[in-house]
Amino acid sequence: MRAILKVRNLCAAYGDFQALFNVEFEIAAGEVVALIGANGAGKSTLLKAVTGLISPSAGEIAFAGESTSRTPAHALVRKGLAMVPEGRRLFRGMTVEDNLRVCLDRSRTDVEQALRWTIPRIHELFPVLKERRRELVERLSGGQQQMVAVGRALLAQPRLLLCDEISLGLAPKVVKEIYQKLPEIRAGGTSIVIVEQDVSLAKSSSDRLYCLLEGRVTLSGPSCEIGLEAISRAYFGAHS
Ligand SMILES: Nc1ncnc2c1ncn2[C@@H]1O[C@H](COP(=O)(O)OP(=O)(O)OP(=O)(O)O)[C@@H](O)[C@H]1O
Repeated sequence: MRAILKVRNLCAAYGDFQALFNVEFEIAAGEVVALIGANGAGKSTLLKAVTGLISPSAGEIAFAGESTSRTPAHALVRKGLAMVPEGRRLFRGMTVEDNLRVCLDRSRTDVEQALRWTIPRIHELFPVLKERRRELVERLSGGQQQMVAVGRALLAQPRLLLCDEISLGLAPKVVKEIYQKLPEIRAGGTSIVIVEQDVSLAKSSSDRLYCLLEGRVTLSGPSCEIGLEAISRAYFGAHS
């Protein structure tokens, strides 16, 4: 397996509080990996370390074959790491189209023309964004705003797309609509990490999954081989 991201022995802390303990995490090119775990398990901390928003206290992170443990976030975007952040963080007061364009000039330039994400390709992926392209982004429904957030991240031409709880607060129908697009996104070679509270959805949408509990990986493996009972033990701990 050719790993696009390799995390070895990662530890991270906020002051005296250790949030991650010797985390091992890996994703191959074109793979979809789910990261699950209860509130406070450390999922966002892992994403923050991978995206350069916090510095690990120990361990190694390698992205696209290079050590990136100390690489700042903006440099990682240019190397092909993009994030759909929790809560979307769109630019209010700007149109749907301008929210998408924001990412274009910070994107990778070394991508084959046929594989490049363009605004017309984002419109094909999420046609409603074409219909509503001139509207202020805050006038869109939560699900449509999430589509803008995904589209914006894709326009950075990521090798790896990190999606932090994209289903949060959205109706199941629109969540399904967004998740149905993952195969199309990975078909272009983009690997995808989904952080997801809905365990069944995480399982059915991914090739492999990792479960975190109190900062430690308690389970990992192919999603189709892992049963819900094993997930429950790893998610809540052996004493639940
Ligand atoms: N800025 C911070 N300062 C101090 N502690 C923090 C900070 N951010 C997170 N933590 C703590 O680190 C631990 C892991 O938090 P993290 O946000 O990574 O969990 P999570 O799995 O993403 O949870 P959630 O699903 O609620 O987002 C928690 O105990 C949390 O309280």
